[in-house]
Amino acid sequence: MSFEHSKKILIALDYDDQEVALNFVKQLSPDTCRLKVGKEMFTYFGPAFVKELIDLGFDVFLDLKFHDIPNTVAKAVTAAAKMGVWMVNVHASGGFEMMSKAKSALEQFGDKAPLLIAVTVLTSMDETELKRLGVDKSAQEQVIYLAKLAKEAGLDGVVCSAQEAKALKAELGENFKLVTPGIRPEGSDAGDQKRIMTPKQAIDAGSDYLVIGRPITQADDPVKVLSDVNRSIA
Ligand SMILES: O=C(O)c1cc(=O)[nH]c(=O)n1[C@@H]1O[C@H](COP(=O)(O)O)[C@@H](O)[C@H]1O
Repeated sequence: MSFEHSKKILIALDYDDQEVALNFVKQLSPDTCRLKVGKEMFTYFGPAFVKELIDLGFDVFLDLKFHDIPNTVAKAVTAAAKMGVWMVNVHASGGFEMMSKAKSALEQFGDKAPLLIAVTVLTSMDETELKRLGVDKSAQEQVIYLAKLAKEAGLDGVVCSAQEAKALKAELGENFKLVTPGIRPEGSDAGDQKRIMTPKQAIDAGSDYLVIGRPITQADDPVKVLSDVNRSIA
């Protein structure tokens, strides 16, 4: 299995117990995956937990989906960069000015700046939910619309569903990174995710990174599921 391929999996560490999370992480190698810390673990355990993962040698995606006034978000991504994370995200719906200010704030970190990624339409949303928010476009149209805005603002890529990956690569080019949650290996439970794909389908569609949480973390043998997923995309 190639090194590059195996680093495409970003495991969503959505645990409410730090010891359980660390026991799981200690069974993994930083050569086979990266780790994502989101709102639940960061709210419980904060920057100290993130630093512990970095000290264990893992690249960390800090998934706090910042959405606020431009000044506040620029300062928040600066704090993330100082923590040493590999990737951080904001909501594209926070607007062009918010995204471009956040990008500019990271310039001071040079090649140590984290990748800055914009969330487009959450993978838990479908068109019924978009209509409720007053959005009349299809999910794919809305994702492309927000992704173009993110690219214009200088961001490195977007979070989207793998279902939109092919159209986004065609529209925005190979270098614009696509981070896709809503990944469900064959036979696993969709849960609250609506726009889903299997790992292999997602890679074939053009996803650069696959975010996978519960199908791995809640499996009887998480390490085996991770290695099966890595094998399926190698
Ligand atoms: O930004 C994200 O990571 C994210 C965006 C999105 O549109 N959908 C989405 O599920 N996520 C995150 O990806 C992870 C998916 O976890 P599972 O559904 O358990 O695989 C969760 O931690 C979500 O917070």
